[in-house]
Amino acid sequence: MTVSTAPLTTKRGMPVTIITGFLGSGKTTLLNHILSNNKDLKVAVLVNEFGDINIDSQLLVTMDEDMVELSNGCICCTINDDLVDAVYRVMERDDRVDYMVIETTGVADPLPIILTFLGTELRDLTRLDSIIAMVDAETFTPDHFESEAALKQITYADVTIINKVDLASSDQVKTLEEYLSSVKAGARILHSQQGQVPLQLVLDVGYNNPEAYAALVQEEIEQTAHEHHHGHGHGHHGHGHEHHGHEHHHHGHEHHEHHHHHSAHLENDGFVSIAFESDRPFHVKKFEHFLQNKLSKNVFRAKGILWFEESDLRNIFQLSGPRFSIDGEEWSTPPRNQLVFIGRHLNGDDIQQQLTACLA
Ligand SMILES: Nc1nc2c(ncn2[C@@H]2O[C@H](COP(=O)(O)OP(=O)(O)OP(=O)(O)O)[C@@H](O)[C@H]2O)c(=O)[nH]1
Repeated sequence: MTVSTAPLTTKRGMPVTIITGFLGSGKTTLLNHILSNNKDLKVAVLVNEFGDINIDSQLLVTMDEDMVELSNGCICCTINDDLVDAVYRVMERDDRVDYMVIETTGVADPLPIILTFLGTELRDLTRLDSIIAMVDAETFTPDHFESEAALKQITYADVTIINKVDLASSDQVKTLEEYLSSVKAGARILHSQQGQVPLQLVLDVGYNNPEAYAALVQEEIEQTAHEHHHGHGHGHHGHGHEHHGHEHHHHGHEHHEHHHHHSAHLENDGFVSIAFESDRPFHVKKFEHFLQNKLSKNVFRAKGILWFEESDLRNIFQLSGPRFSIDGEEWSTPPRNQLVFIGRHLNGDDIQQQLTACLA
């Protein structure tokens, strides 16, 4: 591929950090910590989210919206195309960018993402610095939520951060640490609360060892060559991808034609994401009642921006495992409701109906 634009040339070899970790483990929190403390480093972030609405990008502290790129692929499979495009968009910018941080979805297998960096044209443009896995000290157990993705995340991590240490006993943390070391010999483990780790321990550390993926990368290169040969390759200018329409249900088992390296059965590990949006406010009492009495126990994770008839505030809603919080701040956009619910065996119609019934 010929690359002629100046920014691409100057950004060649851009360091990239990938943040993985299960649903609600604290990836966005860590990203916000990075963005608040990056000092002179100009960091571009790339957010890949599981669901039809981008909540995460709206919860980032960065004032510089230009620095946020989104890729909404169906995680492990189609992410490859979207990811390459999004990286190109960052590289082609006129602004200075020193570093790229990618937040993956909580149900993503990091391997296809890693291989996209090591085994496609991105290999010549970027330098994969490290893969960070966030682990929730309170909820993570060795059955890793019966999620293969959760196991892969800790297996491929160059650095594992045991986050939310405030919610776990020191014994629990110790047991978790032993477990992590048993999965991955020589694992580098950090502890944190609210993702607060010294940035020099996680950025530009050079931990990723491409040699470890050599055989897989070779396969990826052969696959990519094969795709190019058959005309499915992607250049980086103005080619449209088919994005999913704005469906409310995002079924976890949708199957895509893909050649990339990942275990097909993994998909989303059975997790589905249900989105809800409305230009009408909720009735606060009705919403509370819904949360306490109606919400399916199968919802593992929920997040969103809430608009209550009774409040002038933009309420940030977070539910992760057993706990939830609602925190008010000022609106900077016209108010509206945006929510996602993630779990296994969720009935989207039920959730939609229950939420519609909460509208004022
Ligand atoms: N008590 C406590 N809560 C935390 C800590 N770190 C993050 N949280 C909370 O955990 C919830 C989930 O954090 P996020 O950073 O959104 O998690 P995530 O990994 O990006 O979640 P997904 O969007 O599901 O991928 C939020 O309510 C955070 O405020 C911590 O150290 N202690």
